[in-house]
Amino acid sequence: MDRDVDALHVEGLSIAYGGAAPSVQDVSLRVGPGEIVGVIGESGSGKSSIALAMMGLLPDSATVTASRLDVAGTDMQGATERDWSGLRGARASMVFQEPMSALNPCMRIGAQIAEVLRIHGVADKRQARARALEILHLVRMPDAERRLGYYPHQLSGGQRQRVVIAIAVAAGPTLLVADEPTTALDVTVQAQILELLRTLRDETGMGVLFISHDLGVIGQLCERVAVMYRGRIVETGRAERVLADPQHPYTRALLESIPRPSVPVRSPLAVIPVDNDFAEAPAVLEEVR
Ligand SMILES: Nc1ncnc2c1ncn2[C@@H]1O[C@H](COP(=O)(O)OP(=O)(O)OP(=O)(O)O)[C@@H](O)[C@H]1O
Repeated sequence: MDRDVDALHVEGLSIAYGGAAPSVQDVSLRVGPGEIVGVIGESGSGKSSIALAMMGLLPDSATVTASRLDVAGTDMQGATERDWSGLRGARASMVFQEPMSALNPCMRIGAQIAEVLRIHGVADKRQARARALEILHLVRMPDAERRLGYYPHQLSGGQRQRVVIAIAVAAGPTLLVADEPTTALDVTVQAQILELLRTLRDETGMGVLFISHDLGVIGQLCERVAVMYRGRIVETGRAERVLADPQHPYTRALLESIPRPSVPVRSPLAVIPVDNDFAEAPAVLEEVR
């Protein structure tokens, strides 16, 4: 991984599908090395389109224009599918919302991680199992050695997302794009996965572009945030500042739409250790309440 280059630097990004009006317009975003930047906005505001464009995964019907498109330190303007596939999974990788659909249901998870390691030349066949185990430890998989032999359906939702994250970080990417990675998980597990992403960022120095519709989640994880509304960034700044003192009416409306608890609640991140196993979840929840 290259820690000196920006994980992401795009300027003037616009995306239009099939000749329709642009779904994303004039978006500029920078993710420095080791930085976690959030993109927030309601459904249809263009967040996933940006995430997919950063991976070269938009359909052929999409037209992408930008005055700058540097992904993991590489200029991807005019990149071919071959260029993108050389980047994906190696220097830039992505985690989606639904872990089950990202995994092969018929393959043990150790073999899935080992396959990625071999494809990206990180480990040969002989080393792959040991390295897969190291990566499962890196993502704080409880009882990792045993779980190497599990199929995805034998894991909980949070454990599956840990495997997906393991596969995404296996080759040491400069950029990780996470598109609603915790939305499908319950709140306790969600906090554990957020903490894991932060720990991995600290340990590896990768930059993270974190997409969410949930301002609470963005506030817990991100250093900076860009607020999207109808395809445009309407506000951007340090997450603390944007949450405490929103300038744009849409950001204010987003903040007001967060349900306020009737009793003070401490951030779950403050009380849930990252390697917390699921047996402890009810006790931890009690503490959060
Ligand atoms: N493959 C596609 N073909 C045509 N239009 C698309 C396609 N993908 C997205 N769009 C349109 O682009 C706009 C932005 O969609 P996008 O999925 O990027 O938003 P989003 O903020 O990620 O929403 P969500 O949170 O619901 O995923 C929407 O109007 C959507 O209909």
